[in-house]
Amino acid sequence: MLELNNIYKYYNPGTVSEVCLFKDFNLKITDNEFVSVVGSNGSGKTSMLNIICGSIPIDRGQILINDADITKMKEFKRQRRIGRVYQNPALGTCPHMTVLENMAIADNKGKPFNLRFGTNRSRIDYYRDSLKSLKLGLEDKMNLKVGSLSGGQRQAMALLMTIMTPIDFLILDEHTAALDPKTADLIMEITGNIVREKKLTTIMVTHNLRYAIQYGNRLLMMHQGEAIMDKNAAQKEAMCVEDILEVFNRISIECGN
Ligand SMILES: Nc1ncnc2c1ncn2[C@@H]1O[C@H](COP(=O)(O)OP(=O)(O)OP(=O)(O)O)[C@@H](O)[C@H]1O
Repeated sequence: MLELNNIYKYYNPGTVSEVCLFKDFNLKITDNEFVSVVGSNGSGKTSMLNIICGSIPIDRGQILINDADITKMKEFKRQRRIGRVYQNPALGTCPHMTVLENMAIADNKGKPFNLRFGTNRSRIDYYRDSLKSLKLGLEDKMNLKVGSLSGGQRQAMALLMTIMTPIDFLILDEHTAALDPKTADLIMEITGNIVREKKLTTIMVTHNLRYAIQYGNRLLMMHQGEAIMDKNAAQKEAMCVEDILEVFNRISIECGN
C-alpha cells in the first residue's frame, strides 16, 4: 500500500511566483491496483509522481509504503522499489550500449559494482527469452546499440528493464505520448501484459483517454492539485471516453476557459 498523507507542496516559496500546488493532498493506492491518472495540463500529475519517486521534496506531509515512512528516503534508494518509465524513450535506456549490455545493467541494478563481466550464458538466454516476449524481434538485435532502435523498441526495452529486478510500484509517466498511434497501442498491450503477469501496483499518467478507460482498475482525475474524480473498477467499467470529456469540459467552464 502506498499512502500520501496530508501532502503540501509549494513551488518557488516566498517569492512572487509562489504556487501552492498540493494543499492537504491525500491518496491511498492498495496492492495490485492499476491506477490511470488523467487531468489537464498543470493539474499536478507529474508533480505527484515526482513526490512519490522522491524526485522533488514536499513541504509537509508523509509518504508511506506498507506503513514504512519513506518521506525522507532519497530518490536513488526509492528506485529499488519504484520503477519509472518516462515519456521520452531515451531516458530509460543507454543509447551507446548494446541491447545485451542494457539488459545486464538493469539485471544488476542495486548490486555492488565490480569489474567482472556481469552476465553469463544462462542470463543471456534469459534476456533473449524476455526480449522475445515483446514480439519486436529484439532477441535478434542483442549486439546492436540501443541508440539505433526505434522509439517504440526503446520504450519496450525501458519497460522490460524497469521490471527486471523486483519492484513494488510501476510508475508510467505518459510513457506512450512520444510514440505514433500504432506503436503506442503496442506498448500499451505490452504494459497490460507485464502488469497482469507480474501483478504490479501501477500508476499510469496519460492524456490518452481511451487508454485511461481501457487499462487499469481505478481512474483518477487531477485538477489544480486535487483528485476531483476517483472511480473504482466497477465504476470505471461503466464509463466511456465521453464521460471523462464531459468532466473536462465542466471544469474548464468552471475555470472560465
Ligand atoms: N519546478 C517547478 N517550478 C515551478 N512550478 C512548477 C514546477 N514544476 C511544476 N510546476 C507547476 O506546478 C503545476 C503542476 O505541474 P505538473 O507538471 O505537475 O502538472 P501536470 O499535470 O503533470 O501537467 P502536464 O499534463 O502538462 O504534464 C503547474 O502549474 C506548473 O507550472
